[in-house]
Amino acid sequence: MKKFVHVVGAIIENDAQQILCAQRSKTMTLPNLWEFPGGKIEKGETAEQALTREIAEELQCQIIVGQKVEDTTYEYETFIVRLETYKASIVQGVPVATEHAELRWLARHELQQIEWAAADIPAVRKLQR
Ligand SMILES: Nc1nc2c([nH]c(=O)n2[C@H]2C[C@H](O)[C@@H](COP(=O)(O)OP(=O)(O)OP(=O)(O)O)O2)c(=O)[nH]1
Repeated sequence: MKKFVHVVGAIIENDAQQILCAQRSKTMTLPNLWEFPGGKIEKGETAEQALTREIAEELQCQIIVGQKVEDTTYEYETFIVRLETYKASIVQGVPVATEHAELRWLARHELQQIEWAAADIPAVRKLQR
């Protein structure tokens, strides 16, 4: 049976209405694909707690979590992911790529310029409507 992971991703928008996109490194699963920063929900955590923790670890900044945007389950070749995405705003710090290959701020109409992880496509489409 395929491994199942429950993941939260942050859709962080800045004052210029750009969204923070994060490129997975070449050594991670789904290498070089772009995603919303975040990660797996650990036992006993709410989605909001997991997202706040992951962003502090990965980007070294503090966020407040807002509205849910999308909830998608996608079956990759080797695992199944349930990705919940939430709007979020940075309340302290400037994002630093401690794990990602690159961070990029893109306007909504520019989001299709990069190659997203498949599970992210419904959320990306919603942002472009
Ligand atoms: N953080 C994040 N992960 C995503 C997104 N879309 C998507 O398919 N994923 C996948 C990639 C990972 O396999 C998993 C998230 O786990 P993680 O953030 O702990 O990633 P990881 O590389 O440290 O873990 P792993 O896959 O090596 O076990 O969900 C997304 O938008 N954000």
